This record gives sequence, structure tokens and C-alpha cells, in this order.
Amino acid sequence: MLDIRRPDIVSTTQHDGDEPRGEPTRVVVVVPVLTGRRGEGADTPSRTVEARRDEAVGLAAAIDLEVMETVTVSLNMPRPATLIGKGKVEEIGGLVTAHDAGLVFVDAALSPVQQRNLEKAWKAKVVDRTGLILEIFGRRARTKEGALQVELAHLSYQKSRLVRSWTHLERQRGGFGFLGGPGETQIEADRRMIQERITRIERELEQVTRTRRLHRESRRRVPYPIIALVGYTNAGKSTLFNALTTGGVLAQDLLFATLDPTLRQMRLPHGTKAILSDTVGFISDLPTMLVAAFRATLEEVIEADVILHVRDVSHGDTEAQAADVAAILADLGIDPATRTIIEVWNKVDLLDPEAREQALNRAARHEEGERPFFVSAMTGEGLPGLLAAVEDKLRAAHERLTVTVAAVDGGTLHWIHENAEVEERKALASGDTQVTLRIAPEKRDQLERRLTGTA
Ligand SMILES: Nc1nc2c(ncn2[C@@H]2O[C@H](COP(=O)(O)OP(=O)(O)OP(=O)(O)O)[C@@H](O)[C@H]2O)c(=O)[nH]1
Repeated sequence: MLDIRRPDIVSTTQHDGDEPRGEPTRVVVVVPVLTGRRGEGADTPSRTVEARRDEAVGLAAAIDLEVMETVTVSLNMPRPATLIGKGKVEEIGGLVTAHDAGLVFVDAALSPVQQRNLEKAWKAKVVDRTGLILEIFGRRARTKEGALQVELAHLSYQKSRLVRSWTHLERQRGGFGFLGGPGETQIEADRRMIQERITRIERELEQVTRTRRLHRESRRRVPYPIIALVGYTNAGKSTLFNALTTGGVLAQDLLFATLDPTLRQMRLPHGTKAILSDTVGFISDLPTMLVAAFRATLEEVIEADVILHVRDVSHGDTEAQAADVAAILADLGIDPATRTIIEVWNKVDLLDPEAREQALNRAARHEEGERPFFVSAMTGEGLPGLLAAVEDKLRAAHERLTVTVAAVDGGTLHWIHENAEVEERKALASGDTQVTLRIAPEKRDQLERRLTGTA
């Protein structure tokens, strides 16, 4: 697990004599909001200031930090040295001391120099948005591959900061007119250490990815459709994942359960079996180095037969969150016009009657057949209706056929069991077998060729 407070995570921003003083889990959250000209990483026009504050607090809370205070800072012009102005830096410094905070989360992109200067000024560790998101992803990664991908992204992030800081130090050294000054060997050693870890993780990742690919291929041979959960962080995907797959792991689930905790087999009301896939939560302004890691964990979504877009409908910022999720899906090449995406409006138990009425009105504006489902993963409300709808969609896509397989054609019978869902199997007097099955459109031709002997 990665840890922003872990001492062996190299930081160019540590200096003798100004180590963080306060409690490492007490955090002051700073939300810079650009009011003037647009600048680096501070404002997100689609979000209100309140929503940004809420999100920043949520991010900090996601890794169990104790938020002592949240400060919004209006920025006309970002300052190169500290991002925010001198007066505010001092004011926040006062809060850091008063709360005995060991950490300040600045919800923006900080340059290494800004980070270092702020750490010096506040005598606390400073983490920016990318740093915190990397930390959250690191803690939530549930597969070995996911954990390694995030660690790799984290190391690349550190390395890039080291490089930039190096340039900065070089310039400084030039100014003082001496070579090989303090810091050089330390930074070189840090770089080497990071590079060694990157190489080691890349090797490990290659191995894990190869194993995963093999598993994926063996899973593909099993004809179960895939239902993928996607959604903004904290929307309730994992709660829903558990609610929909309770009842333990069936014996035949082991193939999935042991391989990957984000995949579980489930049974729909009429008995259709499917694989439910949980995914990592989406976050707005995802750091670029995480996009690749993200992509790898989203392969199931790309291949899914049905995508459930889980939304926290009780959240004030639910529309902007939905827009972020839609943008990420589009980035993954998922076209809502050709894919089955069902919106799941979760946490309805938190809505008061008036808010529920408003949400129902909003839902009614969706086309029939694309109406969102109101559910509570917590209380179970609405889940049976959702499952029935998912099953309908899957069944609509999978044709139901009754075929007769010749007694001599054991190969085709085997193929059918591997590639289709067998509903009924009857031995005929002739020795042939009559099979009623459901099959995906892309497999139908193959079956036809086998049955007509043209395979
Ligand atoms: N009241 C209520 N709370 C819910 C419901 N579903 C989830 N929660 C809570 O919302 C929080 C987030 O739920 P998770 O299931 O972890 O959300 P997630 O989407 O998997 O989050 P990430 O892992 O960040 O992507 C937890 O505290 C849940 O207990 C619901 O239907 N009602």
C-alpha cells in the first residue's frame, strides 16, 4: 500500500529542520477557486464552489483523514511560488498550527516548488490533488494488477517531480557558482531508487497481466454475459455489488471469485446467470498517469453486455458527476447509442419526500425504456425491478433457439454447453439430442455452421 506519510516514499520537499509537526491524520483542506483568468488546474467551471468543497472533503475522508477545516481561496492569479497569495498562506498556517494538523490537502495541481514552499511555510506535509487521488486509488485497488498499476503511476509522478526539482536545484547551484552542491547526490540516489522500483514493478506487472489475460480467455469460453457497474466515486457500486451477489460464492463461482474480487457470478430472477463486475470509482480531473491504469481495470466495462451506471442521486452534484462518468465512458470508446446502459439512481433512502418527487420528475423526462431505476443498495429498495430489467435486456439480446444435435455429434453438444446457455436438454428416441438454448448474436452463425456441417 502506498502511503503519503510513509518515510521511504521519496520526497524532494523534505528538508532538515522543517519536518511536519502536527498529527499526520489531521488535515486542513484548501480549495483554490480561480476567479480571474484561467490558470493551471484550479477551477472546474461545471462545479459549484460548494460542490468542489464537498468533493475535496470527501476525497480526504476517503482515506480516513480527519478534516479539521476547509478553506476556499479565491485566486485572481496563481502565484508561481505558492499558488495562493501571501496573506492566505499565513492565515492557513495559523489554522494548521491551531488544529495541530500534520497535512494540508490543496485541491489543485501544485508544482514541486509550490509544494515545497507551502510545506516550509506551514510546517506540514502538503499533498495536491494528483497525490491524494493516487493515494486513494492505491488503497482501493483490489486486484494485484490494479495495485501495481497505481504504484507505477505514483512512482512516475514522484520521478517527474524529482526531475523538475532537479532542474530547479541546478539553476540554484549555478547561481551560487559551485558544482556538486548538497542535494545532488541525494536526488541522484532518489532517482535511482525510484527507477529501480519502477523496473521491478514493470516486470511484476507483466507477469500479472499475462496471468490475467489467460484467465480472461478461459472466462470468455464460459458464455455468461457480463454486467458492469460504473459510477462516480462513492456512488455505492461496491454496496450494490454486494447486495446483488449475496448468498455466498457458488461452487462454480470459484473460477471468478478466486481470480478477481471484482468479478462475481450472479443469478437473475428467471435463472439467467451473469457475471457482475465492480469497477474503480471515477473522479473528475483524473490525473493523466492514472488513465492507463484505469483503462486496464475497465476492460470488463468495454466488453460488458449491460452497463449499470450507478449514481448517488442524493448528492448535490449528481448531474456534474454523471457528466464526468459519461465523458470517461466516451473516452473508453463506449457509445451510449449502441450499448445498453442503464442508469441506477442509488441512495433514494436518503431523499425526503419532496426531493424524491423532484427526482421522479427528472427521471420521467428520460425516454421510455431508458428510464433510470430508483434503488437503495442499502435497504434493497428497487433491486428486484432493476434485476428484472437487466434480465429482459440480456434476453432480448440473446436469441432463444431449439435445435437438434445428431447422436454422433458430441463435439457440437460440447460446444453448445461452452458457448450458449442451455435451458433444456431432451434425449430423443432416435438417439439425437434436442436442446433449447439462448445464444448471443455473434455466436449464432457458428452454431448454424456446426449444425449444417459447414463449420
Ligand atoms: N444511505 C445509503 N447509503 C449508501 C447506499 N449505497 C451506498 N451507500 C453508502 O455510500 C458510501 C459509498 O459506498 P460504496 O459502495 O463504497 O461506493 P463506491 O461507488 O463503491 O465507491 P468507490 O469505491 O469510491 O468507487 C458507503 O458509506 C455506503 O455505505 C444507499 O443506497 N443508501
